[in-house]
Amino acid sequence: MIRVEHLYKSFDERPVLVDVSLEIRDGETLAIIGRSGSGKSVLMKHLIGLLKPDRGRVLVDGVDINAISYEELRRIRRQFGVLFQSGALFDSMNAFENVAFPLRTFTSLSEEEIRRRVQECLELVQLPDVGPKMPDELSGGMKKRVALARAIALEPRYIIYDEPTTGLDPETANAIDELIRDLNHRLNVTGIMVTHDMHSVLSVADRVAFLYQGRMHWVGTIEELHRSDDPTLLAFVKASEYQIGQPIPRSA
Ligand SMILES: Nc1ncnc2c1ncn2[C@@H]1O[C@H](COP(=O)(O)OP(=O)(O)OP(=O)(O)O)[C@@H](O)[C@H]1O
Repeated sequence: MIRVEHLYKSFDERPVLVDVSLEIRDGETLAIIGRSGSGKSVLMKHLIGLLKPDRGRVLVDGVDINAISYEELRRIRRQFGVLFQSGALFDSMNAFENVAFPLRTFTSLSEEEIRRRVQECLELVQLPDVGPKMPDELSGGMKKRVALARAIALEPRYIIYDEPTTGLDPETANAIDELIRDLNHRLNVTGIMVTHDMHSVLSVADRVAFLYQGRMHWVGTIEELHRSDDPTLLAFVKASEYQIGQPIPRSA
């Protein structure tokens, strides 16, 4: 479980996160939503210790990640798989080597064990045959899948999805949502998704955390979101071309 307690963060004296508290429960998929610049990425970076809070704490399984040594932080970070927004595959490595990279960096697995694990991960993302392909031979959706295979290679307990559907066509975005949902259940991981995409949120998340102007404005389940009459939340959701109770098809 991850607990964020009264987090404050400013850049150049400009407050970006103000008294943010949040609980991310084991096994759930939580979507962090909010307008551009509302602090979603800054909050996400605090979860893995890439940013330090000015005040407040981030507890991962009860451990305050800002009160431990770098070695201990590295051990905790190993429990996180991150799917970065850009996909961020290494262009000079084929798909197999991309997925093998964290295994080579963080484990002492033999070549045969690495081969088996990479194949397993590529099968989990439904791309069993792309190992030899270079990133520039893959479509946007396939790159996301390979990046996802790399994110799960070390069998993380937590997976962070940073804008997983941004830049994808609607059909591919739906396929990625479906894959994320499937993986979260099959691997029994805790998912944290940072997104503006309400379609993704509704099809993947169990709960939603809405950041507004750096504050945690609303947290609740999808069902509670459907029933909410919070005007600020509704305005955000409406601007996302989704009407409560009436999902409209994704448009390009
Ligand atoms: N390292 C940094 N130094 C200075 N300002 C920063 C830094 N990182 C983020 N900010 C500022 O913090 C604010 C929140 O940024 P953040 O990236 O968290 O927004 P976001 O909600 O993720 O937006 P988007 O949906 O556009 O990605 C922005 O105004 C941004 O310019």
